[in-house]
Amino acid sequence: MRDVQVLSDNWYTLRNYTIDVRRSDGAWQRQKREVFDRGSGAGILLYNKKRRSIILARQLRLPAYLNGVADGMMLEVPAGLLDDRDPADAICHEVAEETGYEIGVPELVTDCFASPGAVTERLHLFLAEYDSASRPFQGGGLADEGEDIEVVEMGFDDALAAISDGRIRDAKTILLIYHARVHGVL
Ligand SMILES: Nc1nc2c(ncn2[C@@H]2O[C@H](COP(=O)(O)OP(=O)(O)O[C@H]3O[C@H](CO)[C@@H](O)[C@H](O)[C@@H]3O)[C@@H](O)[C@H]2O)c(=O)[nH]1
Ligand SMILES: [Mg+2]
Repeated sequence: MRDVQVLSDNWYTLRNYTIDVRRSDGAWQRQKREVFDRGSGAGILLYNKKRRSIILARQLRLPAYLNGVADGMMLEVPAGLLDDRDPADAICHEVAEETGYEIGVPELVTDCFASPGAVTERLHLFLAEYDSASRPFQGGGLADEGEDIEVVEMGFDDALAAISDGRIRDAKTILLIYHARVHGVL
């Protein structure tokens, strides 16, 4: 690492790094890379075996709107930033806040990088069963933080079709739905 410059430090942080990289042929090369640090996050597929259904959150996502989604609305698994919390604790909290459901101990599926060329975020992805009777909270997200989340219960076959026809376009959501399919969760 030769140098690091903060380009923007408002809600999250964008830095410009200057690094010396040893290439596969042994030669050194100086590179500059802009990296966006918004912490790490967690997401979860809530599923119900009996109903053969899952729970998704529909909300406005400005980056999706800016890059081709006409109304900017995205259907995603419940997710949130860790804000220094343990990933499993954080996701249980996000599930309650965004969907209103209370869940047991979530099962870790993977810990992956969603956009490793530009963003530091590690995504801790989980599965948990939900029960329609265990919904003690209202869900919908935090209005004073600008969240306005519609909770959507979707049949698993419809969710698979939604990946093919473009109604679901969020990578972590697609990963978790296919994981559930491959491992026969639903
Ligand atoms: N003022 C302000 N608020 C912001 C900004 N960026 C995000 N927020 C607010 O910060 C909160 C973040 O909510 P979370 O539920 O923690 O995160 P998320 O946006 O749902 O999910 C993110 O994390 C996932 C898991 O890591 C990501 O996969 C997903 O893409 C998303 O970025 C939201 O209330 C959002 O409105 C900003 O630039 N300015
Ligand atoms: Mg969220």
